[in-house]
Amino acid sequence: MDSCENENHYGDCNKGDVLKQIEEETEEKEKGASTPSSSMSRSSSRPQLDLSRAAIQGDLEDRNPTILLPNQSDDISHLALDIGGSLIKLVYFSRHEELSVDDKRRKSMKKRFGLSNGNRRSYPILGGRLHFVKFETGKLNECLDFISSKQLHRGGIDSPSWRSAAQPNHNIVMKATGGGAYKFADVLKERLGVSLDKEDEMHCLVAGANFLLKVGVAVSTEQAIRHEAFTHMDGQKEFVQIDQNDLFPYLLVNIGSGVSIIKVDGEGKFERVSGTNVGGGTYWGLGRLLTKCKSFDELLELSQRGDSSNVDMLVGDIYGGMDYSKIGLSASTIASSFGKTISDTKELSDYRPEDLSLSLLRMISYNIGQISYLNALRYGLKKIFFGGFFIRGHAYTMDTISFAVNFWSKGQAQAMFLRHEGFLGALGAFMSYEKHGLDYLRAHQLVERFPMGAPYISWMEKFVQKGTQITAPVPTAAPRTTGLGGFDRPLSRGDILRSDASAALSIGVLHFVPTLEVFPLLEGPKTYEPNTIDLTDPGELEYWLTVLSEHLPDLVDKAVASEGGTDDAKRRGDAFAHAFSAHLARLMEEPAAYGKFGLANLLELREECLREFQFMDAYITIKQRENEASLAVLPDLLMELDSMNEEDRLLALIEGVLAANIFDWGSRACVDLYHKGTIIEIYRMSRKKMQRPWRVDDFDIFKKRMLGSGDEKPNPYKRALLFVDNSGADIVLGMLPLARELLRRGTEVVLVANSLPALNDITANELPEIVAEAAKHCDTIRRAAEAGGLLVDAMVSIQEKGLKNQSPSVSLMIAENGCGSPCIDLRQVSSELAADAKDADLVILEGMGRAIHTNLNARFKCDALKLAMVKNQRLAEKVFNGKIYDCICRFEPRNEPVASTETDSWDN
Ligand SMILES: Nc1ncnc2c1ncn2[C@@H]1O[C@H](COP(=O)(O)OP(=O)(O)O)[C@@H](O)[C@H]1O
Ligand SMILES: CC(C)(COP(=O)(O)O)[C@@H](O)C(=O)NCCC(=O)O
Ligand SMILES: [Mn+2]
Repeated sequence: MDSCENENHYGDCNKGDVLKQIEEETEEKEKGASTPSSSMSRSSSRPQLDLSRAAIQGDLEDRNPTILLPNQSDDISHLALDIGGSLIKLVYFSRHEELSVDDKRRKSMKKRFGLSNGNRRSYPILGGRLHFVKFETGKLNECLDFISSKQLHRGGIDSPSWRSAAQPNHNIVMKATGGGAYKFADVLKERLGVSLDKEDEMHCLVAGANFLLKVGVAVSTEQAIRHEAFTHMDGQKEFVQIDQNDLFPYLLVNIGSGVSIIKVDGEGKFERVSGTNVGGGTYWGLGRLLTKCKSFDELLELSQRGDSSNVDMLVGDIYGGMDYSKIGLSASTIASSFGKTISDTKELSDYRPEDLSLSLLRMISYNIGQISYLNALRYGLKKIFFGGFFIRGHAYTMDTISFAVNFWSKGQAQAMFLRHEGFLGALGAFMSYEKHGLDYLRAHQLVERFPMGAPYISWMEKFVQKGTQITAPVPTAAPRTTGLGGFDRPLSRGDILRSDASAALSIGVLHFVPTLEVFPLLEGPKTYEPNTIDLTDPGELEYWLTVLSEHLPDLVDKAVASEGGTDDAKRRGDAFAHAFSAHLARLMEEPAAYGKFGLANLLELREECLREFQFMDAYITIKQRENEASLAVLPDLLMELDSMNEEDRLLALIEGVLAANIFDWGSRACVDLYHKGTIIEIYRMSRKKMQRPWRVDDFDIFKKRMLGSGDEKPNPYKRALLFVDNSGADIVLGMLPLARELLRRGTEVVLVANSLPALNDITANELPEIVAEAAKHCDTIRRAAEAGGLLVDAMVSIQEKGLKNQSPSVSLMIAENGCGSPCIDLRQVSSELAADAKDADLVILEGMGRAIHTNLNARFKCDALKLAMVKNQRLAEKVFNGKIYDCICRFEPRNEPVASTETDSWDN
């Protein structure tokens, strides 16, 4: 990895690199201004550093040279604060300073193979990430250390801020809300040199809630980002779909130190209609005095082992054990919170801290629930959203509030909670930066990721951990429900309080990727569901979590080996294993922990987790080895294919794709196979076993569309998008020969590959080398690659040789798909792919991840061919009523019903 891409690039890069990068940034920026396709991400209203006339100042040998940006105004900040009575909440934006994948591809190609991606468009990724971090207000200094260590007040060292620490901080203005924005303004000025631009707290709360609810809405109806709002009753969390046209009015109840109750009628339209001074501060403060607890979490944890009937006076205590049924109160209803403590024979020390904590929690939660209900009633509102850190994702608290709302409203009003509960104000303050550019972003350009806070990466990450209080996020106990928060039901105690660590994990980092688009050929993106398997089925979830967990040791081996097996790599490997296991355990314990989560998300989470621990390409060695071995036999395969008639050849090609899809290092069964022979032996074996009819076998329909029947010769496809899968035989002996056939028939071909590595999948920047190698043995591929601008050197030599008169070839091109996962969510693809899709009339999806786990049910506006080998027994059974190594060839002509001919019995 280029050291400039490290967070700590001030220390790691020499100034030559820094300047070069600045030049590139500036160059990109200038280019961007004239490229219409990137106008979105280059919107002039987005905050951008003005790098023009950037110059290194001072000694050129200096490790951390000061860089002057004469044209940069001083008011860029990507941090907003909400300083409350108890907690400081930070929302900050970090820009990716890394080059776009496309740039990397161009560079690595130029460098390694003397190739160029020709005149392909460049889509610089100008996105970034939105981080959510909190500190205790009493530890303001820690928060200030964090801010200055990450240079957040100056735009952040993650983002391309090149101002040196030596530069004075005058004129830096930062958005802040909450009482602390007033109280601590001087401290911030003194310590960080920043002035606070104070934003109204209620306004911020509402802006934050509206933003989240709108993103959440877009998500549930059309996009893939996890849901925001959910209900919590009887221990069950359920994400709610909110109709964007039916969001307002709603009641927002923010339970911080105190409680604000706001009626929200629209964007910026709201009224604080009520509040109560009995809130989170009351619970924490009184609780601390009563129990001697040292932390909020400790207090909450105590409550779980409490029995409040030792403290509370129940209806039964007053009525001699009887219900007061006439007014609907059972004997176990709390008549008076803390009512039993009036006893003059008992001292505080005679009560169990557990009981006191629970009694206090119930008292406050019920009270807030009730006041909220009354306000909802007063204004005729049905929806009540609860925010604020008092809730702290705690199941029992939410159940109790929900019970109260439900009880008093007789089921008419609904209590809903927000995943970003305590960050509403800070988010709202962040939104109030006039030029944050987020208003241009659409929901499909947001991707939420759940990093663990990789502990070994840099000293800065440790600060992140401090901020989110992540220690060892490994859940300890098996799932249990929280019991009922009812007025009149006995408590079932003992639910697990998740460590703040794992609770913090519920809020991921929001990645803003302006280059993501909805795949234009997708039919009905609003109803599109990428995942085939429903992981909300507990059996499925458990199965797939177990599969991933069992695969882990092997993956760690590969990952460590890919980094040379050094001590550092081993350490990171261990850390990765811990982190990923913790993710799995967390999901096992609470399936909805990360919002709506499908198998595709799970597989992507694994790749993201690897990247978080700096394993950029765990299967690199395997991929290279398999590419070489396959390229060596490619000429023979092409010769064999060329000796066939066109019908046999088409069948052999499809068979070849299916057979070669066996090279999948993500499948346990396949990995076991690889120990039994060489790549070529396994490939031969796999081909030999190919017997039609396949499990899903639409080959004849596809053949008819390709070759016609009788005298009828169909028009060739204009452009085919081939979503390719694995490296090695899969791409070289499977998909490339198929691409060649299409090219021969006059169809333009775009090979669509991953932007980032995932398992042994081929990536877009690895493809040019493979195409170039194949071109050496095949004229069709060579000429098409030249036409597609993939082989610049070759083009020069042709011109030199005077071969210009040859008939023009259709193009072979490469596009990155915008993702780094073995699956693909077609709502979020690269703009490069979206642009290439415009003229395409055939989509070929290959592999289990892209054609089965995801997109098996996807419908397209053009013809689609889905090809895969099913390399998992359970999946084969469940989805296809078949068995492992069955093959799927599903052809779906555009706008026609699915025409699959599934065979009844495989064995005959
Ligand atoms: N780690 C924590 N430390 C202190 N209070 C916490 C913590 N986690 C949750 N809380 C609860 O959250 C409340 C603060 O919520 P918050 O929304 O941040 O409000 P404020 O803006 O008033 O600080 C506290 O009063 C307490 O009840
Ligand atoms: C991750 C995969 C989807 C990749 O398959 P591919 O797309 O390469 O065909 C697949 O390997 C998989 O589902 N593996 C887990 C199942 C198993 O080990 O049986
Ligand atoms: Mn794959």
